[in-house]
Amino acid sequence: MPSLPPCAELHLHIEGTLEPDLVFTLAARNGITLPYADAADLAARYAFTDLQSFLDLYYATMDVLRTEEDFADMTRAYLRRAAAAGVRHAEIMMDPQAHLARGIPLKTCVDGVASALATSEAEFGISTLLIAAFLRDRPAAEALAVLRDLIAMKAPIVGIGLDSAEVGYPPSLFAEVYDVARAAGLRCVAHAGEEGPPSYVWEALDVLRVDRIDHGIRCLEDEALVERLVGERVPLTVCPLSNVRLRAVTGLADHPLPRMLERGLNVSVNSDDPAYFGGYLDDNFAAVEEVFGFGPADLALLASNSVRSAFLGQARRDLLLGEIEAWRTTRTPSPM
Ligand SMILES: Nc1ncnc2[nH]cnc12
Ligand SMILES: [Zn+2]
Repeated sequence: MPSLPPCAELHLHIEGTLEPDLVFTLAARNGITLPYADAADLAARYAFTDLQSFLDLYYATMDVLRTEEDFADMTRAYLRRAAAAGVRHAEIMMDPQAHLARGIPLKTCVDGVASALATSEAEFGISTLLIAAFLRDRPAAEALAVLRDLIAMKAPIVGIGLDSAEVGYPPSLFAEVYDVARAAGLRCVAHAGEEGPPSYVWEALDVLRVDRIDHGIRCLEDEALVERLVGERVPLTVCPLSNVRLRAVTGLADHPLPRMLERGLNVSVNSDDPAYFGGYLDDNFAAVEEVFGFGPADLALLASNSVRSAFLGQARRDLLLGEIEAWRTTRTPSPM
């Protein structure tokens, strides 16, 4: 039996699920010559020194995504792997501007991902929602124009996010984008406190008025911020293996996850860009289970935090919470 409880994955960039083998398959299909000898040669480049060193490769590699079918195949490959990991609900981010900048129409990337998501529950048992993330190192005016296009085309998105290079691009730059999204009935999340300071988490809360913070690990540097996050039960979608690979922490043993749980923060575990960071959701759970000695009650708490923090309807939420409780019960020795 997998050690992962039934779970929701809330912090996942679909372009970050592009495995080296699929990169080569798509390149061949689209007549693209890659600057790597083979998939192993590409995988050998996945040694990052910080967020930017990862982003450089991430944006370069996604150039193999050209057609709707490419986006659908990438998404289906993630869903198949996530189902094997035990994921029961996924809220998936995509980066439309990264594709528009390469001349790929908005409709191609949105329809491609959405077509795979449409059959996910029947095919893989995973309910899904789609989040359009904006690149904070590009102009806010561009994000606003793309948001208006997404709304006009009735793109099947539940919300918006904010990602890419963090330091130097505070959330407040995107205040108008978030106001427009909220007025259109969209949910709001933003990366903050991954490499950026606690002040970016404050801005995401106060200016963008987000429903969730992606990462947020640097919140522990600011006691007043911790109290605010705990008091409002703000979800923090933490990505342990990502933080290790991008050197946001020196090693998993130094990761703040146990301290965040001890402080009563509403944290979940997620994989971020699993093709690049050495693991899907089950790998992240296995790593924190081993390094922190987490037992079934800890793992079930992380899983139930994920489900309660999802933008899910009540019925599916209750079903998944019931599955988590059943999982916990079978793993917890009953008193004699
Ligand atoms: N971990 C991450 N942080 C910021 N932007 C990203 N885009 C994809 N993965 C990201
Ligand atoms: Zn992320």
